[in-house]
Amino acid sequence: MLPQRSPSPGPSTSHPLPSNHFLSLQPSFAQPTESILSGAPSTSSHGSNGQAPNTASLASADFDVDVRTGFLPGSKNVERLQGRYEVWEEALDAARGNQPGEGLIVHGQREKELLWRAAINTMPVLDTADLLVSLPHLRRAHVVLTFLAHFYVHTTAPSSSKEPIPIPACVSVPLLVVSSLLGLPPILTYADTVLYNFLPVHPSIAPSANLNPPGVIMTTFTGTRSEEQFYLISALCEIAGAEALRLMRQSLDELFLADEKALRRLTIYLKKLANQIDKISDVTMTLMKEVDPEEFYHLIRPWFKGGDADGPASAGWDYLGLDGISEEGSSIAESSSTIGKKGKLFSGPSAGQSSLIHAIDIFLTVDHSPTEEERLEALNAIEHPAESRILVDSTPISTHSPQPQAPAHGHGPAPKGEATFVQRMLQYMPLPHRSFILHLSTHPTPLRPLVVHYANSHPALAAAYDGALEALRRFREKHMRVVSLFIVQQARRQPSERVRKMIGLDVSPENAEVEQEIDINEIRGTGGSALFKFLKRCRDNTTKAMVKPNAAGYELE
Ligand code: HEM
Repeated sequence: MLPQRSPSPGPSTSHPLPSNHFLSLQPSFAQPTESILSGAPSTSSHGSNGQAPNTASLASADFDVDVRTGFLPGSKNVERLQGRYEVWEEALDAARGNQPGEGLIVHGQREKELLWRAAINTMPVLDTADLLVSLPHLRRAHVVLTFLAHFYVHTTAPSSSKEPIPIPACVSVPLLVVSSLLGLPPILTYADTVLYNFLPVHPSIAPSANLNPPGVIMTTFTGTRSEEQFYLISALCEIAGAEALRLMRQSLDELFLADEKALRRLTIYLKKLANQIDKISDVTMTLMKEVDPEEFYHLIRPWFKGGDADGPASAGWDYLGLDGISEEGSSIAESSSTIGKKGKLFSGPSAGQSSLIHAIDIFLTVDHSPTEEERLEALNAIEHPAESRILVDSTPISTHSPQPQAPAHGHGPAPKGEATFVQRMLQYMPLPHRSFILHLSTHPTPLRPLVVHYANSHPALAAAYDGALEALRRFREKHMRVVSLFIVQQARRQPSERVRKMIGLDVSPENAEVEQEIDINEIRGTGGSALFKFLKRCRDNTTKAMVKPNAAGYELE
């Protein structure tokens, strides 16, 4: 709905804030989580009609969003667990080895992997009570245990059986408990590889964008510079995002007032936001020179695979000891498609789980709700799971399927059990960030309707808004180039001799030089998406939100 306020020239501070203004109210994170169970945010619905108590500032401690670091923790991450948990850290050290090439390898069945697995199988199931000493300790425990779970799963002997892959109780039980406390699924997430996995350049001082950015990555699978840089560059994108979040918060303040001065300031903030999004794009593009694409695709990425890696027919992962733990801990391991089944279908980590771009999308009112075609495809997938190529129903944590949403841009409500990529990725974000995104998506004064309303009388505002969307589209186009280099081009080639050695394949294949024919529509992301269709659609949705959409963007080859 359009805000029915006309611009007034008076000073913006002359009106006291109404009692339901979000700057006047307490944050809502501690309130009942109905909004989470109601499922996904629609970036266009903003269904509150101004009635919902719209609560905190966008940089709220309650949402674990820091003014200096955005979605990165504002306090130092724990480097290593001590005391009785040292045994987990030692198991991780042993899995990684002292230098690149010395650690375990995916599908490895050498003595090294067998001994390591045997040692894990004798580890005790530790009580997690002492981790409650601080949030950073719990986070470190999630990092360590999820890395251990992935090391264990991906060194399991290949088998033709369709049985779920077991995770031993010594890893799975504490992991389930810690996951439920953090509101994360019991699998490696972007939070583990990036948010909780960095130290700033000066570790004794709090991180910040300009003075003390992320400088060191603590945990990797391979010990390679490529893997460290992959996580570090994502952390640098996040810290650049802190300024974007600040601008969004200031803009929302102006949106509420919407007088002449406010519209002028909003125009300035949107221009600055465009610059900041461009900065995030620039940081993203440093991946092209800092990360070796071959190492990324053949050596690093296979460790990320989750329980759903083979699509809806995947056997999944079996979290041993699940029956013996509290209801709260066990519900975290359920997805709507796996209740009562042994094999749990969680997706591996993806930068698509970062809250930053989702927040910008919602703020700019980019609508990613499913099209009619996708809705039908999803329904078909539910009826014929074996034939389905697109994963539609692996929403973890909440055992409730997303509720149908208000129609968005003319699309009808989503069928039961269907979840878009964005909705699914929400479930892989730490709970406070998920709450933040949901909070933002129900903001009573969304940006786009106001910009459209004033488009003729205030063309500079509309141009600034479109400029911010253009910057976001540029980000997506550059990101598609990254995906093209790091995934498509690598999928077409055999790994070089050097990388073959690193992944434990000594013999040169006969057809090493021959490029393979790959249907790019068949390639999936680690988040389970049908890659290119999905990325193009995200890009096109960005263009569609513009008041004056212009030319189509970059096309993938
Ligand atoms: C080597 C580097 C990267 C690769 C190979 C890569 C790959 C992918 C893939 C395959 C997807 C599809 C979703 C899925 O996982 O199934 C995706 C989505 C996404 N990635 Fe990346 N990514 C990379 C770096 C980044 C970075 C640095 C960011 C910055 C924040 C980022 C942000 C996103 C976002 C926001 C999505 C959701 C789609 C969208 O909103 O357009 N990615 N990425």
